[in-house]
Amino acid sequence: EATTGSRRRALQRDKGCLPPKRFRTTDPIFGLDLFFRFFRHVKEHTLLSWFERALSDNNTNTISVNVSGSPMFITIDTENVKSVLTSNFESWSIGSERISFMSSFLGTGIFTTEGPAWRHSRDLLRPCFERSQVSDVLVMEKYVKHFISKIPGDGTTIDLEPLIHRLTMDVALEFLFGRSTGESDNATTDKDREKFITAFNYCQDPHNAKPVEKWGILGFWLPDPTFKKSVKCLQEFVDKIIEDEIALGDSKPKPSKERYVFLHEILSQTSDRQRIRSELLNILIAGQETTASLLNNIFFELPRQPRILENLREEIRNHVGNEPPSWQQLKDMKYLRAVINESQRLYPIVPGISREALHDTVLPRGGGLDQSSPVFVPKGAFVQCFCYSMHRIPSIYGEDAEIFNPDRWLDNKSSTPLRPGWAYLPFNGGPRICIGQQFALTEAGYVIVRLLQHFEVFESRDNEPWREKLALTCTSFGGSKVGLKVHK
Ligand code: HEM
Repeated sequence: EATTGSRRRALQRDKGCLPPKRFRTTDPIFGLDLFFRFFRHVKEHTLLSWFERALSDNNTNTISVNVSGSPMFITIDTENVKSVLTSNFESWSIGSERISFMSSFLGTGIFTTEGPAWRHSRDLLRPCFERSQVSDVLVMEKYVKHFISKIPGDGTTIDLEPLIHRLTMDVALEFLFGRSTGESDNATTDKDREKFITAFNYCQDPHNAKPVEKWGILGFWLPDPTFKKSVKCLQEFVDKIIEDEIALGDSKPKPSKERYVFLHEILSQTSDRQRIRSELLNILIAGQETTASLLNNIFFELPRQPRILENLREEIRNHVGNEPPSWQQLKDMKYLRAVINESQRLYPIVPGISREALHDTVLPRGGGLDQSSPVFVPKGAFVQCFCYSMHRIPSIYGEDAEIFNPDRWLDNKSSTPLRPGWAYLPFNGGPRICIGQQFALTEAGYVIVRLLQHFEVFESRDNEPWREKLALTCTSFGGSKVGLKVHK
């Protein structure tokens, strides 16, 4: 019977594995110094650029880091990323840490399961995102109008971020649960929705949890009553929606067009309340938090870029004038799409996709001095596919990769079109690719167009550079502080 050690050596020999470059730590065994540096960068909102430097300073696309005695790999090599996320998908888990952390407030749903349970959740959700559903953009108009009505039109400085959260929450509630907010929704009040957003913000960011704020690193191991209260608030919010839906039963007016509503579908499939609650929480978070983070980044950047803003306005004038855009018109607006792409390139909402090896396996590249040999990955080790750096590779995006320039996405005859393939991964790739991608892009486009149609002046009121606010998603730490005017 071969020992683990001998089996590992045989695997490495057979595949020709060599070690990648190592991130140097002063404590060679546990890498404790790394832990403290990590914590400092979290606090300073500079974690992403620190990781990026770890790769660039070592002139490598794959690096191994010693985390409490076991190796973790950070890679921006597209062959490795493709292998982890698709061709060798079965060898990787979304990770025990992610499962236990996210389950602690979202329960068991599409984000926290694998294998048959995950497939089942995905199958149940898929019909929500068919073209006929996603193309129904007018569903959004009422909520976008409300969003715009809350913005002062006289140039007063405002941070759009909280309003954006409310907007994406309302849209997600209507789209996924068929809950038209306002007079016809008895289940959740404005206040409930605000409380839900606050509670979720607390849960998703353990680095800012009260005990950590007070006690530093030690706080991770202390009880946190605010966390418990916040989880209860999230659960009560969806429970109210479920109870209301059940109570309404058949007496509820049917929507004019037959739509696939996730809430109705899951209620017809199971009576397991725990499961319904968790699936709803998972998809509600997926549906509102991500698009809010994207819009926050775009509204941070756009007003700093007068030329880009003017190009976008021109495209809007040419395609839709002052009318609400249709789904097809949004698709035809290439510059709008380029702006969204460029925001997701420089400020990816999910800057790293982390996976844990289910058994001993290999990454196809990154080992040895020339980085061309496979890399051995022991069972339980983590790999971080680091989109933030991948999206800045000069050989793919050009020497101006650090600059916000939507033109790079436009096919024009004089230059080679940008086709980054696996080096551009805002929505992940492979079997767990984001299921809400089209919906998110449509919603973001619709909101941008409606905002620019309404306000003639759009100015930044913030001199700070973009800094990360990193939790489940990543967005501008400073929000989007702007001044808008209806007329010039
Ligand atoms: C700009 C907006 C969005 C971005 C950047 C984004 C990005 C992503 C990424 C990177 C993943 C993969 C995460 C991983 O496996 O580690 C993912 C998964 C997912 N996304 Fe999105 N997403 C966005 C919007 C949405 C929306 C609006 C919805 C639903 C309404 C949604 C639903 C989901 C779901 C259900 C999954 C899990 C898929 C699975 O594991 O099978 N996303 N998203």
